Amino acid sequence: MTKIAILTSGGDAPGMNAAIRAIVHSAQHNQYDCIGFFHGYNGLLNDEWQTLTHRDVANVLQFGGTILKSARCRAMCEPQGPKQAVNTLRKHQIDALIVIGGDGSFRGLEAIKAHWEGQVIGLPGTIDNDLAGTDNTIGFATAVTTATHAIDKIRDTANAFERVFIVEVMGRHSGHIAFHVGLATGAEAILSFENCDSADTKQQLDRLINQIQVQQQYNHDSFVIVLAENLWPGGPQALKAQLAEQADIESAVCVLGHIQRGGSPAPEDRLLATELGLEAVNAVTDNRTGIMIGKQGTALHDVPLSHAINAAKPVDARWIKAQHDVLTEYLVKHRK
Ligand SMILES: Nc1ncnc2c1ncn2[C@@H]1O[C@H](COP(=O)(O)OP(=O)(O)OP(=O)(O)O)[C@@H](O)[C@H]1O
Ligand SMILES: O=P(O)(O)OC[C@H]1O[C@](O)(CO)[C@@H](O)[C@@H]1O
Repeated sequence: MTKIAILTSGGDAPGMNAAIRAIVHSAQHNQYDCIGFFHGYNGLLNDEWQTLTHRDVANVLQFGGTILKSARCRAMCEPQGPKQAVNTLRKHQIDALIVIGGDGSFRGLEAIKAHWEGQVIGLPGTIDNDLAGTDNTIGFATAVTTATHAIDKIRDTANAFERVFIVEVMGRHSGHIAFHVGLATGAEAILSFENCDSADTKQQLDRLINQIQVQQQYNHDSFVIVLAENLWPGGPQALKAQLAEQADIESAVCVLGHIQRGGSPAPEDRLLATELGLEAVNAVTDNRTGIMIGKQGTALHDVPLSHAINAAKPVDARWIKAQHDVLTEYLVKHRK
């Protein structure tokens, strides 16, 4: 009988449970055995697992996190790690390994593939949306929704005090969350990798100061800066200090942090995770391997793991241009 193993790895993402559920249901429908390894790749290295049936995935799709737990497993990056993982897969006579995670997790999957005859299939599960070959990753929609609601709340108090707010959002080294959230909340400024050179922030700081001063002179309202994490040297506190030192501008800092990773998955993520999970089991049946299942437009398709990891996944250039040229036009036109 065909035997499938599942694990979740890297930063957890809302919708991972919905993906696990879909895989388990489809596996049982096809009369495949299914087991889950715990704590990312640690579960393979430590042989920590359980059988998964319908009962184990009842009432899980509405919850964030992952019932299989997740982890960042350093040992997988050592030469012995993938070989040890393969030993466990062989011991359990696994035919196909499905990993739900981000680009690092897929690197781990490629390393396993180099030593193993079984099928390896990835499902894009990360809030960062930084995998190529899929419009969205599982968890991204929820993270954007959560951060949007949080900034809407910040906006109320910012308006009341006519305050400048610097709100840091996640994304590791990609600006998908920053741009989606910045545009969805009507942020006066979005500072991200796509529109800001972190090696030379002076020009950006001058433009920002000018925008804030125009806003304060003509509008007397709040000014929200959405800042991508890992962008500004010294982080949001350094930016706050520079605004104060250079232009006497007071600001408040809010780091949204892991709030963006938790919570009940948005319907979009539940549906995406379900579709991708079902298709992953179809891929097992069809003997497809070395792939991530992606969705572009309405079509599901196979993306080579190397492409998903290495190809660029840029933020839509029209959005970056609109933010720069149109949506902040008022603030730029009144340049002193
Ligand atoms: N080059 C590699 N070789 C083998 N395994 C790797 C490699 N890179 C990462 N991994 C494994 O994948 C795990 C998850 O990777 P990482 O921490 O980069 O998160 P991710 O999957 O990219 O997800 P996210 O970006 O959402 O946190 C690592 O902890 C490690 O176990
Ligand atoms: O939870 P950790 O290990 O601090 O990782 C945080 C990172 O994980 C993510 O949430 C997902 O990759 C990133 O946005 C963030 O940079």
